[in-house]
Amino acid sequence: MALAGGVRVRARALLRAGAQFRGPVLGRPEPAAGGGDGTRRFANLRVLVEPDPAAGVAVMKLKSPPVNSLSLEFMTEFLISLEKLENDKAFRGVVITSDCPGVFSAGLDLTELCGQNPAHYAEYWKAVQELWLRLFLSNMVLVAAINGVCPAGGCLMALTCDVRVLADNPKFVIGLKETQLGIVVPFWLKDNLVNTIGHRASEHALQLGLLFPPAEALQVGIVDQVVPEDQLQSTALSVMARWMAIPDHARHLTKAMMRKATADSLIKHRDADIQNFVNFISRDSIQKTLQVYLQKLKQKKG
Ligand SMILES: CCCCCCC/C=C/C(=O)SCCNC(=O)CCNC(=O)[C@H](O)C(C)(C)COP(=O)(O)OP(=O)(O)OC[C@H]1O[C@@H](n2cnc3c(N)ncnc32)[C@H](O)[C@@H]1OP(=O)(O)O
Repeated sequence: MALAGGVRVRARALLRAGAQFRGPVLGRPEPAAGGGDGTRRFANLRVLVEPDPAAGVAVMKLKSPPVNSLSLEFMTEFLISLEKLENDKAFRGVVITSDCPGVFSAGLDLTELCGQNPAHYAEYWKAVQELWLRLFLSNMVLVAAINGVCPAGGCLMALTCDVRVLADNPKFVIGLKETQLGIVVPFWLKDNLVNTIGHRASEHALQLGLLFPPAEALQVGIVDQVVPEDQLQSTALSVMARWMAIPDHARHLTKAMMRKATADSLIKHRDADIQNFVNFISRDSIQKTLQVYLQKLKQKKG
Protein backbone atom coordinates (compact mmCIF):
# COMPACT_ATOMS: atom_id res chain seq x y z
CA MET A 1 0.00 0.00 0.00
CA ALA A 2 1.49 3.35 -1.03
CA LEU A 3 1.40 6.38 1.24
CA ALA A 4 -1.87 8.32 0.94
CA GLY A 5 -1.75 11.50 -1.15
CA GLY A 6 -1.52 14.14 1.61
CA VAL A 7 1.02 12.18 3.61
CA ARG A 8 3.10 11.52 0.49
CA VAL A 9 3.13 15.21 -0.43
CA ARG A 10 4.21 16.00 3.10
CA ALA A 11 6.84 13.27 2.98
CA ARG A 12 8.26 14.75 -0.23
CA ALA A 13 8.23 18.23 1.33
CA LEU A 14 10.08 16.87 4.35
CA LEU A 15 12.65 15.19 2.17
CA ARG A 16 13.11 18.38 0.13
CA ALA A 17 13.52 20.26 3.40
CA GLY A 18 16.36 17.90 4.19
CA ALA A 19 15.23 15.11 6.50
CA GLN A 20 18.66 13.73 7.24
CA PHE A 21 19.30 10.14 6.25
CA ARG A 22 22.64 9.13 7.65
CA GLY A 23 23.86 6.19 5.59
CA PRO A 24 22.34 4.64 2.51
CA VAL A 25 18.72 4.58 1.48
CA LEU A 26 17.36 1.10 1.97
CA GLY A 27 16.46 -0.66 -1.23
CA ARG A 28 19.41 0.84 -3.08
CA PRO A 29 22.46 -1.35 -2.61
CA GLU A 30 25.26 0.76 -1.26
CA PRO A 31 28.39 -0.01 0.71
CA ALA A 32 28.02 -0.50 4.44
CA ALA A 33 27.78 2.80 6.21
CA GLY A 34 26.80 4.22 9.55
CA GLY A 35 28.91 4.81 12.61
CA GLY A 36 31.83 2.83 11.18
CA ASP A 37 30.39 -0.32 12.74
CA GLY A 38 29.60 -2.02 9.44
CA THR A 39 25.83 -1.69 9.84
CA ARG A 40 23.47 0.10 7.46
CA ARG A 41 22.18 2.34 10.20
CA PHE A 42 20.13 5.27 9.00
CA ALA A 43 18.01 7.94 10.57
CA ASN A 44 15.83 10.87 9.82
CA LEU A 45 15.32 13.46 12.51
CA ARG A 46 12.87 11.60 14.68
CA VAL A 47 13.27 7.89 13.93
CA LEU A 48 16.48 5.91 14.19
CA VAL A 49 16.61 2.70 12.18
CA GLU A 50 19.14 0.03 13.03
CA PRO A 51 18.99 -2.61 10.32
CA ASP A 52 20.40 -6.12 10.60
CA PRO A 53 20.01 -7.35 7.02
CA ALA A 54 21.63 -10.71 7.81
CA ALA A 55 18.81 -11.42 10.25
CA GLY A 56 16.22 -9.70 8.02
CA VAL A 57 15.28 -7.49 10.98
CA ALA A 58 15.44 -3.76 11.70
CA VAL A 59 14.98 -1.98 15.00
CA MET A 60 13.08 1.31 14.70
CA LYS A 61 13.73 3.61 17.64
CA LEU A 62 11.30 6.46 18.18
CA LYS A 63 13.38 9.46 19.10
CA SER A 64 11.21 12.54 19.11
CA PRO A 65 11.92 14.01 22.55
CA PRO A 66 10.67 14.65 25.07
CA VAL A 67 7.79 12.14 24.77
CA ASN A 68 7.52 10.82 21.17
CA SER A 69 4.16 12.53 20.73
CA LEU A 70 2.64 11.88 17.32
CA SER A 71 3.24 15.18 15.58
CA LEU A 72 2.67 15.36 11.82
CA GLU A 73 6.43 15.53 11.28
CA PHE A 74 7.06 12.52 13.47
CA MET A 75 4.37 10.41 11.78
CA THR A 76 5.62 11.41 8.33
CA GLU A 77 9.19 10.50 9.13
CA PHE A 78 8.09 7.25 10.74
CA LEU A 79 6.09 6.33 7.62
CA ILE A 80 9.02 7.12 5.33
CA SER A 81 11.28 4.83 7.35
CA LEU A 82 8.67 2.09 7.50
CA GLU A 83 8.05 2.27 3.76
CA LYS A 84 11.76 1.97 3.03
CA LEU A 85 11.94 -1.19 5.09
CA GLU A 86 8.71 -2.53 3.59
CA ASN A 87 10.10 -2.02 0.07
CA ASP A 88 13.42 -3.67 0.84
CA LYS A 89 13.18 -7.44 0.42
CA ALA A 90 16.06 -7.86 2.87
CA PHE A 91 13.74 -6.95 5.74
CA ARG A 92 10.96 -9.19 7.02
CA GLY A 93 10.64 -7.97 10.58
CA VAL A 94 10.75 -4.74 12.58
CA VAL A 95 11.10 -4.19 16.30
CA ILE A 96 9.57 -0.86 17.34
CA THR A 97 10.91 0.68 20.51
CA SER A 98 11.66 4.08 22.04
CA ASP A 99 14.82 6.09 22.36
CA CYS A 100 13.15 8.47 24.88
CA PRO A 101 13.75 7.27 28.44
CA GLY A 102 10.58 6.18 30.22
CA VAL A 103 8.18 6.96 27.38
CA PHE A 104 7.24 4.72 24.46
CA SER A 105 4.94 7.41 23.07
CA ALA A 106 2.69 9.99 24.74
CA GLY A 107 0.16 9.53 21.93
CA LEU A 108 -1.38 12.17 19.74
CA ASP A 109 0.42 15.48 19.85
CA LEU A 110 -1.96 17.68 21.79
CA THR A 111 -0.53 20.82 20.24
CA GLU A 112 -1.78 19.52 16.87
CA LEU A 113 -5.27 19.20 18.34
CA CYS A 114 -5.58 22.59 20.01
CA GLY A 115 -6.26 25.96 18.44
CA GLN A 116 -5.76 24.86 14.83
CA ASN A 117 -8.09 25.19 11.85
CA PRO A 118 -10.33 22.47 10.35
CA ALA A 119 -7.99 21.91 7.38
CA HIS A 120 -5.15 21.20 9.80
CA TYR A 121 -7.28 18.79 11.84
CA ALA A 122 -8.27 16.99 8.63
CA GLU A 123 -4.64 16.67 7.51
CA TYR A 124 -3.61 15.52 10.96
CA TRP A 125 -6.31 12.89 11.22
CA LYS A 126 -5.55 11.56 7.75
CA ALA A 127 -1.95 11.05 8.88
CA VAL A 128 -3.12 9.23 12.04
CA GLN A 129 -5.31 6.95 9.91
CA GLU A 130 -2.39 6.36 7.55
CA LEU A 131 -0.05 5.51 10.41
CA TRP A 132 -2.51 2.98 11.77
CA LEU A 133 -3.31 1.44 8.36
CA ARG A 134 0.33 1.15 7.29
CA LEU A 135 1.33 -0.50 10.54
CA PHE A 136 -1.78 -2.66 10.82
CA LEU A 137 -1.46 -3.96 7.25
CA SER A 138 2.32 -4.29 7.18
CA ASN A 139 3.58 -7.47 5.52
CA MET A 140 6.46 -7.52 7.96
CA VAL A 141 6.42 -9.04 11.42
CA LEU A 142 6.10 -6.13 13.86
CA VAL A 143 7.16 -6.55 17.47
CA ALA A 144 6.63 -3.69 19.92
CA ALA A 145 9.33 -3.58 22.60
CA ILE A 146 7.57 -1.22 24.99
CA ASN A 147 10.13 0.47 27.19
CA GLY A 148 8.04 3.28 28.63
CA VAL A 149 4.59 4.64 29.30
CA CYS A 150 2.28 3.87 26.38
CA PRO A 151 -1.02 5.77 26.57
CA ALA A 152 -3.66 6.48 23.89
CA GLY A 153 -1.96 7.05 20.51
CA GLY A 154 1.14 5.26 21.84
CA CYS A 155 -1.07 2.27 22.55
CA LEU A 156 -2.56 2.69 19.04
CA MET A 157 0.89 2.08 17.55
CA ALA A 158 1.59 -0.88 19.83
CA LEU A 159 -1.80 -2.48 19.11
CA THR A 160 -1.02 -2.69 15.39
CA CYS A 161 1.97 -4.93 16.10
CA ASP A 162 1.88 -8.71 15.93
CA VAL A 163 3.44 -9.04 19.38
CA ARG A 164 3.82 -6.65 22.31
CA VAL A 165 6.53 -7.16 24.93
CA LEU A 166 6.42 -4.77 27.89
CA ALA A 167 9.29 -3.94 30.24
CA ASP A 168 8.39 -4.67 33.86
CA ASN A 169 8.29 -1.24 35.45
CA PRO A 170 5.20 -0.09 37.37
CA LYS A 171 5.40 3.30 35.65
CA PHE A 172 5.10 1.72 32.20
CA VAL A 173 1.32 1.71 31.86
CA ILE A 174 -0.46 0.95 28.60
CA GLY A 175 -4.01 1.58 27.44
CA LEU A 176 -6.54 3.81 25.73
CA LYS A 177 -7.23 6.58 28.26
CA GLU A 178 -9.23 8.76 25.86
CA THR A 179 -12.46 8.93 27.89
CA GLN A 180 -10.44 10.42 30.74
CA LEU A 181 -9.76 13.34 28.39
CA GLY A 182 -13.38 13.56 27.29
CA ILE A 183 -12.68 12.06 23.89
CA VAL A 184 -13.92 8.94 22.18
CA VAL A 185 -11.65 6.46 20.41
CA PRO A 186 -12.37 6.00 16.70
CA PHE A 187 -14.29 2.82 15.80
CA TRP A 188 -11.29 1.25 14.05
CA LEU A 189 -9.08 1.59 17.12
CA LYS A 190 -11.90 0.17 19.23
CA ASP A 191 -12.05 -2.78 16.79
CA ASN A 192 -8.27 -3.22 17.06
CA LEU A 193 -8.58 -3.42 20.85
CA VAL A 194 -11.57 -5.78 20.72
CA ASN A 195 -9.59 -8.08 18.39
CA THR A 196 -6.78 -8.06 20.94
CA ILE A 197 -8.43 -8.41 24.35
CA GLY A 198 -12.06 -9.30 23.57
CA HIS A 199 -15.33 -7.42 23.76
CA ARG A 200 -16.09 -7.33 27.47
CA ALA A 201 -12.59 -6.40 28.56
CA SER A 202 -12.60 -3.68 25.88
CA GLU A 203 -15.90 -2.28 27.16
CA HIS A 204 -14.35 -1.80 30.59
CA ALA A 205 -10.98 -0.62 29.30
CA LEU A 206 -12.49 1.93 26.91
CA GLN A 207 -15.29 3.31 29.06
CA LEU A 208 -13.02 3.71 32.08
CA GLY A 209 -10.04 4.84 30.00
CA LEU A 210 -7.89 2.27 31.76
CA LEU A 211 -4.11 2.38 31.76
CA PHE A 212 -2.80 -1.06 32.72
CA PRO A 213 0.42 -1.54 34.69
CA PRO A 214 2.51 -4.53 33.55
CA ALA A 215 0.94 -7.40 35.54
CA GLU A 216 -2.61 -6.27 34.67
CA ALA A 217 -1.64 -5.61 31.07
CA LEU A 218 -0.46 -9.20 30.78
CA GLN A 219 -3.54 -10.54 32.51
CA VAL A 220 -5.98 -8.70 30.24
CA GLY A 221 -3.88 -9.62 27.17
CA ILE A 222 -3.08 -6.14 25.90
CA VAL A 223 0.56 -7.26 25.98
CA ASP A 224 1.87 -10.75 25.28
CA GLN A 225 4.87 -10.79 27.58
CA VAL A 226 6.26 -8.79 30.49
CA VAL A 227 10.00 -9.06 31.04
CA PRO A 228 12.65 -7.36 33.18
CA GLU A 229 13.71 -4.07 31.65
CA ASP A 230 17.22 -5.29 30.85
CA GLN A 231 15.83 -8.27 28.92
CA LEU A 232 13.37 -6.35 26.75
CA GLN A 233 15.48 -6.01 23.62
CA SER A 234 16.79 -9.60 23.70
CA THR A 235 13.30 -10.97 24.30
CA ALA A 236 11.86 -8.92 21.44
CA LEU A 237 14.57 -10.27 19.13
CA SER A 238 14.02 -13.88 20.19
CA VAL A 239 10.24 -13.50 19.72
CA MET A 240 11.04 -12.10 16.29
CA ALA A 241 13.29 -15.09 15.47
CA ARG A 242 10.40 -17.44 16.22
CA TRP A 243 8.06 -15.54 13.87
CA MET A 244 10.74 -15.29 11.19
CA ALA A 245 11.01 -19.09 11.13
CA ILE A 246 7.54 -19.29 9.54
CA PRO A 247 7.43 -19.12 5.73
CA ASP A 248 6.81 -15.46 4.98
CA HIS A 249 4.22 -15.78 2.25
CA ALA A 250 1.90 -18.01 4.26
CA ARG A 251 2.36 -15.89 7.37
CA HIS A 252 1.62 -12.54 5.81
CA LEU A 253 -1.32 -13.81 3.75
CA THR A 254 -2.74 -15.20 6.98
CA LYS A 255 -2.16 -11.86 8.72
CA ALA A 256 -3.87 -10.01 5.87
CA MET A 257 -6.82 -12.42 6.01
CA MET A 258 -7.16 -11.93 9.78
CA ARG A 259 -6.97 -8.12 9.57
CA LYS A 260 -8.76 -7.33 6.31
CA ALA A 261 -12.26 -6.74 7.66
CA THR A 262 -11.05 -4.40 10.41
CA ALA A 263 -8.89 -2.38 8.00
CA ASP A 264 -11.58 -2.31 5.31
CA SER A 265 -14.08 -0.76 7.66
CA LEU A 266 -11.81 2.28 7.95
CA ILE A 267 -10.72 2.29 4.30
CA LYS A 268 -14.39 2.36 3.19
CA HIS A 269 -15.28 5.20 5.55
CA ARG A 270 -12.08 7.21 5.62
CA ASP A 271 -13.52 10.56 4.61
CA ALA A 272 -16.49 10.26 6.96
CA ASP A 273 -14.10 9.36 9.78
CA ILE A 274 -12.03 12.48 9.04
CA GLN A 275 -15.13 14.66 8.97
CA ASN A 276 -16.31 13.16 12.24
CA PHE A 277 -12.94 13.87 13.85
CA VAL A 278 -12.84 17.45 12.57
CA ASN A 279 -16.36 18.15 13.85
CA PHE A 280 -15.60 16.58 17.22
CA ILE A 281 -12.23 18.17 17.85
CA SER A 282 -13.44 21.63 16.72
CA ARG A 283 -16.15 21.77 19.39
CA ASP A 284 -15.57 24.53 21.91
CA SER A 285 -16.04 22.17 24.84
CA ILE A 286 -13.44 19.70 23.50
CA GLN A 287 -10.99 22.49 22.69
CA LYS A 288 -11.36 23.86 26.21
CA THR A 289 -10.83 20.44 27.83
CA LEU A 290 -7.72 19.74 25.75
CA GLN A 291 -6.26 23.17 26.39
CA VAL A 292 -6.74 22.83 30.16
CA TYR A 293 -5.16 19.36 30.03
CA LEU A 294 -2.17 20.59 28.02
CA GLN A 295 -1.70 23.52 30.40
CA LYS A 296 -1.74 21.13 33.36
CA LEU A 297 0.94 19.00 31.70
CA LYS A 298 3.08 22.06 31.13
CA GLN A 299 2.62 23.36 34.68
CA LYS A 300 3.46 19.97 36.19
CA LYS A 301 7.13 20.82 36.50
CA GLY A 302 6.60 24.29 37.98
C1 LIG B 1 -12.76 11.47 17.60
C2 LIG B 1 -11.65 12.21 18.30
C3 LIG B 1 -10.80 11.44 19.25
C4 LIG B 1 -9.60 10.79 18.71
C5 LIG B 1 -8.78 10.05 19.71
C6 LIG B 1 -7.75 9.22 19.12
C7 LIG B 1 -6.95 8.39 20.04
C8 LIG B 1 -5.74 8.99 20.61
C9 LIG B 1 -5.75 10.02 21.51
C10 LIG B 1 -4.50 10.56 22.13
O1 LIG B 1 -3.41 10.06 21.95
S1 LIG B 1 -4.68 11.96 23.07
C11 LIG B 1 -3.12 12.17 23.90
C12 LIG B 1 -3.09 11.29 25.09
N1 LIG B 1 -1.83 11.34 25.77
C13 LIG B 1 -1.69 11.69 27.03
O2 LIG B 1 -2.64 12.01 27.70
C14 LIG B 1 -0.29 11.69 27.61
C15 LIG B 1 0.04 13.02 28.15
N2 LIG B 1 1.40 13.04 28.68
C16 LIG B 1 1.73 12.50 29.87
O3 LIG B 1 0.93 11.93 30.58
C17 LIG B 1 3.16 12.65 30.28
O4 LIG B 1 3.74 13.66 29.52
C18 LIG B 1 3.98 11.34 30.11
C19 LIG B 1 3.83 10.76 28.71
C20 LIG B 1 3.54 10.33 31.17
C21 LIG B 1 5.49 11.67 30.33
O5 LIG B 1 5.67 12.30 31.56
P1 LIG B 1 7.02 13.09 31.85
O6 LIG B 1 6.94 13.53 33.27
O7 LIG B 1 8.17 12.27 31.43
O8 LIG B 1 7.00 14.33 30.85
P2 LIG B 1 6.12 15.66 30.96
O9 LIG B 1 6.86 16.65 31.80
O10 LIG B 1 4.73 15.35 31.37
O11 LIG B 1 6.08 16.13 29.45
C22 LIG B 1 7.22 16.66 28.82
C23 LIG B 1 6.78 17.69 27.79
O12 LIG B 1 6.01 17.01 26.80
C24 LIG B 1 4.72 17.63 26.67
N3 LIG B 1 3.74 16.59 26.33
C25 LIG B 1 3.45 15.49 27.02
N4 LIG B 1 2.54 14.76 26.38
C26 LIG B 1 2.22 15.44 25.26
C27 LIG B 1 1.32 15.19 24.18
N5 LIG B 1 0.55 14.09 24.12
N6 LIG B 1 1.24 16.10 23.19
C28 LIG B 1 2.00 17.22 23.22
N7 LIG B 1 2.89 17.50 24.22
C29 LIG B 1 2.98 16.61 25.23
C30 LIG B 1 4.47 18.24 28.04
O13 LIG B 1 3.52 19.25 27.96
C31 LIG B 1 5.85 18.74 28.40
O14 LIG B 1 6.04 19.94 27.66
P3 LIG B 1 6.96 21.11 28.20
O15 LIG B 1 6.44 21.47 29.57
O16 LIG B 1 8.36 20.54 28.26
O17 LIG B 1 6.80 22.21 27.20
